[in-house]
Amino acid sequence: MSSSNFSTSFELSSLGWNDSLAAELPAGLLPARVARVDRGAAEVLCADGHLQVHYSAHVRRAAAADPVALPCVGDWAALRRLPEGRFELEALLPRRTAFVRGGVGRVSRGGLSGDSQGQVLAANVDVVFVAEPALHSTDTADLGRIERLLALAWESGALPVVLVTKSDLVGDGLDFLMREVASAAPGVDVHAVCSVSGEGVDIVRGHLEGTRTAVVLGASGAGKSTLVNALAGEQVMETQQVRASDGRGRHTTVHRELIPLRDGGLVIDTPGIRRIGLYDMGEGVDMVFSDIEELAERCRFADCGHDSEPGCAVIAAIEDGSLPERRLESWNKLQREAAWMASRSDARLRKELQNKWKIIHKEMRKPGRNRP
Ligand SMILES: Nc1nc2c(ncn2[C@@H]2O[C@H](COP(=O)(O)OP(=O)(O)OP(=O)(O)O)[C@@H](O)[C@H]2O)c(=O)[nH]1
Ligand SMILES: [Zn+2]
Repeated sequence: MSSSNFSTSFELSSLGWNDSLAAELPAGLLPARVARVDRGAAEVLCADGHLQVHYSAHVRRAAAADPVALPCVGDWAALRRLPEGRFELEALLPRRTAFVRGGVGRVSRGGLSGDSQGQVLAANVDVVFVAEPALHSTDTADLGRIERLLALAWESGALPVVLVTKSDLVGDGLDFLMREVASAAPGVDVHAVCSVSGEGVDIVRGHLEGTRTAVVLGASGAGKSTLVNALAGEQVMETQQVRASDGRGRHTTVHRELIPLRDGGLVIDTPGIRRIGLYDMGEGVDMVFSDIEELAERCRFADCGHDSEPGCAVIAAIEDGSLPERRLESWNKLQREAAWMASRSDARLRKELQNKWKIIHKEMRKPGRNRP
């Protein structure tokens, strides 16, 4: 398969290219942003347009040793122009942030720590919009779900912003609801948006200023696609209504997961990120509950379990009404879940490695192999 050119060129700066990235680019190579990956190949956006490129032997070797080295949507790549005019993805530039499933998600000292064996779902995300509907069926916004998604967002290294979507569905109760949501998201911006009327959409767009890259996390039906369309000012995503009415035929554009917005900024919408919910929250949980962490420092005992210990500042805050009891319950729950996930993903990775070796050994025992 040869590199094919799907469209006209892209202004690199509109894709988020800047001086600090330029300083990382190996000499003689061309920068490109990964818009989508397929097995062994990627679709990239660059000054030469929208290209399909294969991975160099160097990239393939690195990825075989650690899947974290596989290109993913949002990555900045360095392309080599081959003599016949095609391009090859020669290297990845260091990631600033990463959503990693199963493994170490932290970005440490200018890049992902090399000891991880996780799968990177998206890279170089600056902003994570946590979308939670003001009203879904008969319930108002689910604070526990917001806290869980915030933990995932913090863990990626990107900056979370909570969006209470479908704000038109609650009337006078909105102010109260917004205060409740804010109490579940200390240190995080919380905005109400209505993608139908457009209210609040400009504030959301403001978070993308300077060609920042965002992802939208949220349950099915939270209004993610509708919001992305409102941000784009055009129909770039299929929403549930479109799917229900006629569904087919509307999506004639090339399927792309990195969506440059007309007014600047980019949104990443990948099936991988859409399906998450069960990936590592790690230290992200501590970030979500910074209010409790702060209180805990004032507990009499350093190993206070905030249960029935004397001199517990957390219990005291619940009793004087400054900390909702729900927060402590939610914290306990997410901590247990994060610990369970960590143990589970290690077990899964061990099994994966075992399977890999089984296949290699079987391959080696095949008759005729390595024989003349
Ligand atoms: N009233 C109201 N309805 C909205 C708003 N935003 C989205 N909706 C509706 O909510 C439904 C779900 O919206 P989608 O954008 O498809 O939700 P999604 O989060 O992308 O859902 P998945 O693709 O399943 O993950 C659709 O019927 C939308 O029309 C809003 O601001 N107000
Ligand atoms: Zn305590």
